[in-house]
Order: sequence, then C-alpha cells, then structure tokens
Amino acid sequence: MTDCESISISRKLQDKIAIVTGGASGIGEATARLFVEHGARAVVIADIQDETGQTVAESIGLDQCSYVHCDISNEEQVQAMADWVVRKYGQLDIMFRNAGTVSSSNQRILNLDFSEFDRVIQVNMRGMAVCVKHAARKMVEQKVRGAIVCTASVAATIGGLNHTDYTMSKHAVLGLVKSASQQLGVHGIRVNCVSPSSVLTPLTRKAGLVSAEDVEKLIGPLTSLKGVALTARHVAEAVLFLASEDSAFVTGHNLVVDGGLISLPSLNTS
Ligand SMILES: NC(=O)c1ccc[n+]([C@@H]2O[C@H](COP(=O)([O-])OP(=O)(O)OC[C@H]3O[C@@H](n4cnc5c(N)ncnc54)[C@H](O)[C@@H]3O)[C@@H](O)[C@H]2O)c1
Repeated sequence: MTDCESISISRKLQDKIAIVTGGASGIGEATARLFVEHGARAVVIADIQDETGQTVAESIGLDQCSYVHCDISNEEQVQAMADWVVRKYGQLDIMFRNAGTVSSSNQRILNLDFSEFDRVIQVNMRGMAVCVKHAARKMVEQKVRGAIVCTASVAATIGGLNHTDYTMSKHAVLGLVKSASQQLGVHGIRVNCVSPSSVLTPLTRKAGLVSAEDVEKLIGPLTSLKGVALTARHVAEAVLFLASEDSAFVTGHNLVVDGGLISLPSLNTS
C-alpha cells in the first residue's frame, strides 16, 4: 500500500463538521482528537469546563478545533451553539451527544436524593433530547445526511445496586435513539448510541472509582473478554464507526463496548 492510499483509507471524516458535547475530558476528549485525526474540518467542543475545554481545543489546534461554553441541558444555549457552528463552518454533519454526569452519593432507591436526581436527569436525559433536537433541525434545514451518536452506557441495558437515577437516565437514551432514528431516517439522518462499560475518567472518579485498579477490580470479573481494559480511545473508535460512512446503513443501533459484560448471565454490579 502506498502512503497516499493509507492516508485516504484512514481519513473517515474528511471535511466533516462535528460537535462533541462533553469534549473537555474523558470519552469526549478522546473522540474529538480521533475525529480530527480522521480529517474532520472542524470539531467543536461544547462543555461547561471552560478552562479545560479551551486547553483541549488549543492542544488539538485551533484551526481544527473550537471550544464553546454550552450547558447542554439549557435549550437556548444549545440552539445558540448549533446556530454558531453553522454560521462559522457552514454546516453540521455530526453530533456526538456525549456530556454526562453522575451523583456522588450512591442513589439507592431507599435513600434517593431528588435534588441530585433532578440534576442527573436534567443533564443526561433532557440534555440528550435537547441536543439531538437542535442538531437534527440543522441537518434537516440544510439537507445534510448527518450522523448523530449518543453516549449511553451498559447502565442503559442492565440495572445495578447503585445510581438508580443514572441508570434511569441511560435507559432513556435507548428510547430516544429508537424514536429519533425512526423519525429522522426519512431525511437520511442516522441516530445511534454507544454503550461503554467502565473507563477511568473524572465521571467514574465521582462515582467512587478513583484508579484504574478500582475499575479493573469492579469490571474485570464481569467481562468475558480477558487481558484488555477499556480505554476512552476504544469508545472513541466505536463512535467514529457510527459517525462515519463505515456505518452508512446502521441506524437505531446501540453499539455496546463492554468486553461481553452485559451478556454474562450473572452480574453483580454492587
Ligand atoms: N467513564 C465511564 O466509565 C462511562 C461508562 C459509560 C458511559 N459513560 C458516559 O460517557 C459520557 C462521557 O463521560 P466520561 O466518562 O468521559 O466523563 P467526563 O467527566 O470525563 O466527561 C463528561 C463531560 O461532560 C461535561 N458536562 C457535564 N455536564 C454538562 C453540561 N450540563 N453541559 C455540558 N457539558 C457537561 C463535563 O464537563 C465533562 O467534560 C457520559 O455520558 C457518561 O455517562 C461513561
């Protein structure tokens, strides 16, 4: 294979314009970096961690990456951000709706704290619908056959002993993806989601998994696949697949990235 061939094969998002919500760290950051590696003309990181988000955008390169402050649970801010993207770059091809949050308390049903519950639902569930709505409206207006990818979780499929609100919010992502994909297919817009198991990020630290060893101790026994630990890059590769033409006929799909975790017959998610 010549150098030219290898470059053209590896550039799966040539000239695309993408929004990555929650791109200031973790899975979103890894995905923003991978999108640019694959030729995206611009990746817009939409987040509320201004300093970190700006630093990530600068490290990727401001010619290909911008940071915008946007609370994804606030419809006005999301609409303004989508307007800005289209004004600045002319179009929107990909929305990676990834930002998310978790309570720091265990949120078991007997102790459910509803102020935390409301916050988690507001960001993870309402914020998911707000972003999908406004990305889809831009794509429809501009007749772009775009790709929308949401971050769900293995918690979208299974229950657990903790984080009831988070589990509820992630189950809702599947409902949104199933409904939105049905409604937007007529416009050529695909809507899918990824469902990672656990990867060490600020979010997992907040949920009490503070080191890679903690993650391995919790998740290792629950996966059928051994000898590999999930990284943010693994998740980003799955997102890239769903965002690119490699998945041109895939919509309404939940791509589980879990080393076989949800297929194991007896799960202990305490
Ligand atoms: N890390 C895991 O093990 C794991 C597993 C399954 C699913 N997920 C999901 O992956 C997604 C990314 O999480 P992560 O693990 O990379 O964590 P992270 O904390 O590194 O990233 C989450 C990002 O979302 C941003 N964010 C939070 N609230 C926001 C808001 N209102 N508006 C805009 N941005 C906001 C944060 O600032 C942060 O940059 C989340 O949806 C999470 O639920 C993570």
